[in-house]
Order: sequence, then structure tokens, then C-alpha cells
Amino acid sequence: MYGVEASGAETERTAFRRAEKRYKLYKSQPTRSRKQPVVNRTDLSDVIDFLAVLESFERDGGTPEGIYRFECPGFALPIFCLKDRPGFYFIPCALTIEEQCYWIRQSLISFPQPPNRTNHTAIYGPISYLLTAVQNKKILVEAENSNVSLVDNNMLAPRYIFSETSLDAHVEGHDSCKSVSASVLLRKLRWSTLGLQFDWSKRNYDVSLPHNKIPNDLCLLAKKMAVPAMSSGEEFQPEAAIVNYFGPSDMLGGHLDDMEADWSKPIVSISLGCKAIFLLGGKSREDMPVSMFLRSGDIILMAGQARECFHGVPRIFIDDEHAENSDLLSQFSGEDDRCFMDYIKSSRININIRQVN
Ligand SMILES: O=C(O)CCC(=O)C(=O)O
Ligand SMILES: [Fe+2]
Repeated sequence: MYGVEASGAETERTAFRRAEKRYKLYKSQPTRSRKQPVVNRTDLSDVIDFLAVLESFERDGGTPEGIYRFECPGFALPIFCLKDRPGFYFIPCALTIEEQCYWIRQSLISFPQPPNRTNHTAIYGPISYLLTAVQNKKILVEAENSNVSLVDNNMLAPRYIFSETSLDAHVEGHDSCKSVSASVLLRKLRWSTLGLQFDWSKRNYDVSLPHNKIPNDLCLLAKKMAVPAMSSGEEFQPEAAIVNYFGPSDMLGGHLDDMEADWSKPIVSISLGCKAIFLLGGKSREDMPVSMFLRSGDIILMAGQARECFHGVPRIFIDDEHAENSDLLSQFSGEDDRCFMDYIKSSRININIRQVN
């Protein structure tokens, strides 16, 4: 994940940092403290709740101060906008529970498949069938003939493969050891990239990296959802997507997505799994961000001026009271779905789709 973490006094220097600190899961403690981290029980009453906005809009047609309903002829779902953040669109409950399950499965099964890259690719090379390996309790070990060589489609040959067991397996952590369990790899999955591959070290798209097109069904969904933010007659062209995987204490620091050529085109951003807090700042980190909940099935669009606004996710909720994922979990109650259930009860997934050129 990106958004550089500053340390010490710098963490509180800007309005954006102060808001992140306010909402993050744990209160800061001196670095040498051995005490258990203290959970931050922040007052959440000023976090915008677009589900409540939708419900009250459906009851009486009204919206709270600063929020208005955006009319988009032919678009089936209510869309809300913020008066002081032009180019930002919130589509609450955009996906049905079945659609959410489908995209969670895709995010865990097919999106991390090579040639798509993940945060594990730089360490292990391409890894295939991670989820099947989790289900079968496999361990990733160094392939015997692990010389780096090119196979079909200019893809790197696997340097590591899944095996039943490993005699010298060090299954926790993966920095210095040669083998790691599939379940640890899944827990440490942070991102995967679809379509044109993003190079995090150079912070740009590397068109020379092998890639597949964005899957057709995701492309259709993004085109449909992007309509409110497109000029009339224009169609959104999805070319790349970043899938972010958030574990219980993960956050996404404040950042701008400025690597795409045309900022008038929206980023279509889908939330799945545990509820989160999203911060939408202004063009400077000094601008006080607005905070809002993002729930599973919500979609936001950031286009035009909102593309120039700092944003981030300081917190996800995994406790029963706040995660609001019980409907979703009940969909994964079958024995075969055990690993989806285990994963999503304490995780969040975000798929954000972009037009690059
Ligand atoms: O996780 C989210 O909702 C936001 C993700 C995001 O801003 C990004 O990947 O650029
Ligand atoms: Fe972003």
C-alpha cells in the first residue's frame, strides 16, 4: 500500500494527518512501550453515513446540509454528492449481496493470478492458485530448478511452487526464510493489479509488463457505474485496476492518484467486506478532510476536481458492532466457503478501476 507513513512530530503536522490519527485503530504509544496497543474509541458521530442519508432520502426526499442528490437520467440508483467537493459521487448500496460475494471471490481467486502482479511477486516471482493452496493447507517452497527464465508470454517462470509439506518450513514471516504457508501469504496479500500493470517503485504504469485486459464483467460494471461522472456521449474505458486488501490493522495513508493522463475521467472505487472510514481531503494536506463510512457494496467515483483531493482509509472495523458484514458472512456459511468466511470477517477489499490514457 502506498501513502508514505511519516513518523514522530511529522505525523501530526497537517490537518489530514491529524484526522488519520483521530480515526486510526490504535492510539499511539511510545515506540519502546511493551504495553498492548490501546484501541482508539473515537467519537464517530461526525462521520457521514450515506446509508442513513439514503434511508432518510427514501423516506422524505430530504438530504442533510452540504449533501445533495445528483440526478442522472437513466441511472437506476440514488447518487449523492458533497456541495464542497465537486467531482465526488457516492453510490450507496450499489451492489447486491450476491454481487458483493462474486467480487470477493474474484478478488481472492482470480485477481491475484499471474500475469497480474501482487505485493508478493517481487519477493517470490509469480504465484498461481493461492486460494486453492490455502484450502489445501499448502506451503510455498523454492522450486528445485529456480533459475529465472522466461516462459510463454514473456512471463517469469515460477521460482516458488506450492508443496504439501516442507521439512524446514518457517511458516511465519517471509523475509529471511525459504518457505511460507499459503495462509500466511493470503493474510499478507496487500494489493494486486489488473490490466495495465502499475509499477509502485516508479509510481507509473509500465506498459512493457505482461498483462491481461481488465476482465470483461468488471469492465462492464465500471462503465455502468462511471456514467454519472462522464460527460454526455462519452464512455469510460477501464484500462487498469488496483485491488487493495486490508487486514484488521491496515490503513491507506493520504495520497493523490495522479498517474493517469486525464483527470476528468473518474476512478471507480468498489468497497467489499468490513466497513471502513474514508477521508476525503482537499487539494492540500492542510485542508480538513471530511470523513465517511464505506460499507460493502458502496461505490464512489472521484473525477475532475475530486481527483486532485487527498484521500485515504485510516481505519477498517472488524468488531461485530461496527463491521456490518453479517449479511455477507451468512452467504459464506457452506463448508467449501470456509476460507472466504475466515478472510472477509476481518478484512476489507477495495477494487478501484481507472482509465489510464
Ligand atoms: O480503499 C479505498 O477505498 C481507497 C483506495 C484508493 O484510494 C486507491 O487505491 O488509490
Ligand atoms: Fe486513491
